[in-house]
Amino acid sequence: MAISRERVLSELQQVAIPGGGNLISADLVRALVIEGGVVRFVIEAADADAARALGPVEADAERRLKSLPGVEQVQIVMTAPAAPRRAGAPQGDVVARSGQGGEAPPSLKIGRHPTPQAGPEPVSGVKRILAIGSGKGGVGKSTLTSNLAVALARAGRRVGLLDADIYGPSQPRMLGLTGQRPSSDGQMIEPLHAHGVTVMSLGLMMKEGEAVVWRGPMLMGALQQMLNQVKWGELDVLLVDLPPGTGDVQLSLCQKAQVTGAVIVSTPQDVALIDARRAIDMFNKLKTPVLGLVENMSTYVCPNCGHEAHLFGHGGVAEEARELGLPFLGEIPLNLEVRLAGDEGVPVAATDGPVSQAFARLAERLVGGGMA
Ligand SMILES: Nc1ncnc2c1ncn2[C@@H]1O[C@H](COP(=O)(O)OP(=O)(O)OP(=O)(O)O)[C@@H](O)[C@H]1O
Repeated sequence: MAISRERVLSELQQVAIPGGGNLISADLVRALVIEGGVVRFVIEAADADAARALGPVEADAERRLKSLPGVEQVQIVMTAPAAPRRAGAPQGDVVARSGQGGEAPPSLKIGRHPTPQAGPEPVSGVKRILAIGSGKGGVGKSTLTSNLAVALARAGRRVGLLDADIYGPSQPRMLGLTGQRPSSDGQMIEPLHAHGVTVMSLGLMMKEGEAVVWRGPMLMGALQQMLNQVKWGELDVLLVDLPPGTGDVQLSLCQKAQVTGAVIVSTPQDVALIDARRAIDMFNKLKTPVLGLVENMSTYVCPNCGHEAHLFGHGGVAEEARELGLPFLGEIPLNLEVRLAGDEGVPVAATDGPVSQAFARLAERLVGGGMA
């Protein structure tokens, strides 16, 4: 017989946490889902240190739940918000700090409790959803997403890009959409279009410079709205630019949408690779197939003398992919043009040149493999 939610919650009440109390009394459990014999939930720690201290607690919770009759599998994901929580933020609500000037965002209220649904659902009109993730911040995941989207559009695919990097939505800037607002009739959002790509970003629903502090359920609701209340139209592929790391957005996306698979971006440094491994592990736990790895900031070619240097090492991601038995999808060089183009709002993939070709090859690889 399937285990009840009450039984799971009462067992979690027995799991003591450092400093006193238990997982439930300290309100650390989010997104508890029980499907047959599988129990899944998130432990939301206050910050990275707290998450580390909760390691043994996670193990204790897993051990206890696994010993209960009717429980076959326990999947726990530990998350710590990338942005600090603001003191006094109301529970379960979105807190937006005002930016400077700018037009008011569209009327649709973004960020609300999710509506219940049985499991991951397709997004109407969208054939494939690719999650673009990274273990570590700053490895160029957003840059890769915008350029890949443009390269896929240039290859004739119908492409959408959802910027779900709520802690630092950068797609509006990278795609030259800063200051533009999607319109909404209060029910549905009309997305924007740039370089042949249909674009929606939480950044476009907020004033520039606003910072948001979200909690798990609100985040899930906002993501659900972005997937289902945006007029995406008919798309061959929707790329989702995730925040770095392993947190609520990743979990919400995989629980709410039928994600075709995840592409993991890493630089070749060991430290980035260790984090990339964590991200892969999380997608495995969430049963989202990892389609492959991409190495960003690979080779540096000096624009003056043509000398090749490997500032962050080279080939580490391909090697890692081999070790993990995952496809290596390609490498993107470290090139000043990539950054300048991103800052100017015209992704380098929209131009012609060797770096643009690197993105075109990556796009070709995905299309050829039936992934886009
Ligand atoms: N291949 C590249 N060559 C040169 N600069 C790059 C390259 N890839 C990314 N960058 C630059 O590195 C910086 C970080 O990139 P980006 O914002 O895409 O990273 P991210 O992984 O999405 O970061 P975040 O953790 O903030 O989401 C940006 O200034 C970007 O222009």
